[in-house]
Amino acid sequence: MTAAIDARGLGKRYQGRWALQECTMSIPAGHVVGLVGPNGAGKSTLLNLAVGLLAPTGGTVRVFGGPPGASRARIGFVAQDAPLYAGLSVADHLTLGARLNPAWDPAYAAGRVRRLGLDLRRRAGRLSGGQRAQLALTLALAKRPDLLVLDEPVASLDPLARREFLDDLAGAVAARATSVVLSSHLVTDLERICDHLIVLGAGRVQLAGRIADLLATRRDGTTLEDLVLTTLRRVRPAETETIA
Ligand SMILES: Nc1ncnc2c1ncn2[C@@H]1O[C@H](COP(=O)(O)OP(=O)(O)OP(=O)(O)O)[C@@H](O)[C@H]1O
Repeated sequence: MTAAIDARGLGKRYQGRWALQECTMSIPAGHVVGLVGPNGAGKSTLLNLAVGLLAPTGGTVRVFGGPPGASRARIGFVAQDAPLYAGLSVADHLTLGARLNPAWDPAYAAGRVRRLGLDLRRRAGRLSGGQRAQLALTLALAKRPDLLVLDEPVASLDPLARREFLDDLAGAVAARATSVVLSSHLVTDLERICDHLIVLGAGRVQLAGRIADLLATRRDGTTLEDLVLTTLRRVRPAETETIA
């Protein structure tokens, strides 16, 4: 089966400094992949490369077998800062979503906004951080993409909203076999929804694979959090310093 994202020796350098190096990994279609790593590990860089918003300095990345730009209509991306048009209302964003996305699901978008209690007339610039994130996530989900790429989607959500969002995501995966890559520092959230894990540290892939397989190689009782922490502690101090 064609991978949702396939990276070979992928790297990105900013002003002479590598943010991501030698990243080789394959994200199988129809799975939910958690991306974890300390601040500055290269998670956003990897996600932006995967959706074609950044050009690699080295290596290649392919999405559903082609260049990321060719799959733009099939990708729902929510960047870390949940970018919206500050001067446009919630309703305007839904209208725009419907115009721009061929597979847009208007009933889902309207229903989710209603469920969240977002005022359709309110401008995005007047929403709280969590509400903005919810609107951006609604737009990405209503696009009915084949691949969802979410950069720290739950960071600004309250605990109940976080749980409901993860349930929505699980629903989308179950209903349409959507592939999902989401970065988060909240490993317990990832544990609820992800079946694959990628740990980035110091700009390199430190661990990647199916969570069940990764845990099977550890002693009984090892949690995903144990696995992540053990992996990150092994990242050489010299490399950790370069990301400080
Ligand atoms: N536009 C940029 N110009 C220069 N350096 C950058 C740029 N964007 C990111 N970097 C650097 O690249 C490295 C990786 O950054 P990135 O944002 O990918 O990390 P991250 O894992 O997403 O971090 P966080 O968890 O804090 O969001 C960091 O050292 C960062 O300072």
